[in-house]
Amino acid sequence: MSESVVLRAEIATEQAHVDRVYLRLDELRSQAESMRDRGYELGHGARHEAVFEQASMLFERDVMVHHANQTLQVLDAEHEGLVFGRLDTHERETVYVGRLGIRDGEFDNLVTDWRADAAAPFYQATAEQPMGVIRRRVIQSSGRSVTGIEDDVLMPHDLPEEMRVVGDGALMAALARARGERMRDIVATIQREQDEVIRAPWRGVTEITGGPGTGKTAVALHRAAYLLYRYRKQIGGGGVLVIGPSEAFTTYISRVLPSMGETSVELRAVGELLDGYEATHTDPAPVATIKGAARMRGVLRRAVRGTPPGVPSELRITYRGEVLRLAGDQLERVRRRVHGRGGQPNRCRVHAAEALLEALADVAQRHAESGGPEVDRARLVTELGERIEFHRFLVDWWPVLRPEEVLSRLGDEQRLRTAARSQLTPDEISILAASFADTATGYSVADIALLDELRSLVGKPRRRRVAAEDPQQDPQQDPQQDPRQNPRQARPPGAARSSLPEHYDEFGHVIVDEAQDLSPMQWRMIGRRGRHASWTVVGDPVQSSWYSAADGADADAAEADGVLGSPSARRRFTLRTNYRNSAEIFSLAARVVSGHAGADQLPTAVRATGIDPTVRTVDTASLESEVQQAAMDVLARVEGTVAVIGAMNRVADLEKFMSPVTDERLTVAGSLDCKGLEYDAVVLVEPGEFLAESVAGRRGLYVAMTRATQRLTVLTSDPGWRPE
Ligand SMILES: Nc1ncnc2c1ncn2[C@@H]1O[C@H](COP(=O)(O)OP(=O)(O)OP(=O)(O)O)[C@@H](O)[C@H]1O
Repeated sequence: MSESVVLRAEIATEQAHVDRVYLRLDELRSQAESMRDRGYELGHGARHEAVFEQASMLFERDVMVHHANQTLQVLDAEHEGLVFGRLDTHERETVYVGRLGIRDGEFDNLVTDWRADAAAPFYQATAEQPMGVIRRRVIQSSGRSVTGIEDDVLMPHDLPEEMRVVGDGALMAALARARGERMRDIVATIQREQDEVIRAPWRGVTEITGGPGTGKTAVALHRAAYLLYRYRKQIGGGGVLVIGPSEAFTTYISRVLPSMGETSVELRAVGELLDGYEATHTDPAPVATIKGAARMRGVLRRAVRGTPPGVPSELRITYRGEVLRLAGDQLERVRRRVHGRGGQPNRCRVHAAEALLEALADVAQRHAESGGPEVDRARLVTELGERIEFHRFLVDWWPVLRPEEVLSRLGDEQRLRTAARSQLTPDEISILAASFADTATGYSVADIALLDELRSLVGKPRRRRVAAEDPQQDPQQDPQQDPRQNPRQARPPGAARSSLPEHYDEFGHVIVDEAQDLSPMQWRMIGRRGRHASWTVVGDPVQSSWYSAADGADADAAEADGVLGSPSARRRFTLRTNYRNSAEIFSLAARVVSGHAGADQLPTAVRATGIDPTVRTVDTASLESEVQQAAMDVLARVEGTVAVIGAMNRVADLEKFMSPVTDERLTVAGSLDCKGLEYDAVVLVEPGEFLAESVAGRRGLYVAMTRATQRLTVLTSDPGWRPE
């Protein structure tokens, strides 16, 4: 029989099984729909029953409807490639593997869920350790139609004569496929070393390192789906939070989990972790470095304790004919005393009131000692404490602190200097003050971590009390979430988002991607989201644009350790195969960081295409037309996506250059924006500017080059960047 006849016959066999599965899926869906309808009918019927029966019928309705809806949600998920694998075992058994577990009417397995133990050999069996699997088959589909088959034979000597083998490797076929706007799941081709990480126990901290394209992100997302399948109860109601470097990245990965039927995972960019505030840009490297440093913690703590601008500088109150007065310096002493007791200022207005009243009692006492009327301290405190004028003063003198106000006040260099003490150099103070004073550009990604730190430092006002005390305060509105008070805010609180747990600390499992780029202040923010969580932390120090972490600064590592606990207690995995880049592209990229990375930190690219990267020296004057030309050229050569990437301060130029090209597959990105993403072709503009961009510029260049799956074109006016 010819190869194509065998292939057609095998496809027909698999199609017959896939048809059975979809038929059963449709049956299960209509069963769930009629269960939901019966639930609603029960609810209607309950109206005519006595109260007790009514309650129990309504309860039964809720259970039925809830259960039916849950089932429907799973069955209705995107089921492209519902059945994607088949194992033929030594015991002559056939196991189909898919995105869902489905049984027929007799409770026999039609498909085994990929996360079940019975499916593990699909990922773990090798020729050395076949785990009883003779043939592993990957079934490719489009909608409900089987389109292709790729087989691996693991026990060739046991292959029965009638068992056919077709294809030359599902993995290579998957890797060579054109890339689209969104990442795809890899359930059908997860490799053994990846499977081990996906199925690692849920407790504690799991660290995944590995070079570009080793599947760290893919593995982390499949791990989320696996953990929710195996340990949903243990993970608890808080669920799973996935944190990525940018909104472009979270959008890029957003399809992976839903395509595995998992819709409950919260995906957030690191600049989107604080509801009510949204980052609109990234700071230049020197500014981001200062804002992210652990030293900022002390600076912010002192900023919160500083005297807010515009507070009254004197308290005068008449008590039994005597004028009691607290002057500015006395008031400041009282303020320091209240802060000295610790606690969040927005929760300590009561302490501030007590301390003020005690100070007034001291004044009255001194009057008495110099011939004034005798005082009963307790009575004075009670009586003054009930006076409306005292409360008005208190509200003005101890105002509710809003994170954004405290931060923008640091735009005043003098105030920042006071808060910084010796923790920032004069240069750093000028750089930071200028950045905080610039309210026109909105918040940067680094600002969000500072705002979150401030949020936890100032505390949430006690609502009812505040409403009574503070006439300006809208009792329905959390001041930290009030858009009217937050001129830089880009999105109304919570809009177009599922909500994070209210106290931000209830997630059961937190997955952090591109962790090598997190600053100490960002680690603190992230730590507050997973106080009781287990963790999966994904990163590659060689791709770090946060220079301190990769350069081994101990003070900075301490913040990550504070969140994750001792490094020795973490479960570590290293992935070593680069599935993204062609071997030719990775070979050039690896040379960029050679001497800056350990040999064991660079992965091996498995796919050779025979297409070397193009490196072209161009004139600065003709850069615009060269970039356009190069982009048009690769757009014509690849089926999928193309990115034109430059240093961050080159992006505006590149956007202008590319504005005449309207192809939807084209993106312009900066060195920091392309983290974690991938494109079929990359046009990399002026690599020398990456190197000049920051101390981590070389690593930024390595990241940009390793975004390309098939073609890389480098345009440079200065060949000095080129590695040996
Ligand atoms: N087992 C696999 N089967 C098919 N494709 C895979 C497999 N593993 C990884 N890939 C593909 O390789 C590409 C790179 O994966 P991913 O983005 O997860 O790598 P990464 O290690 O996070 O990369 P980086 O550190 O550069 O961001 C993706 O397109 C992914 O789908």
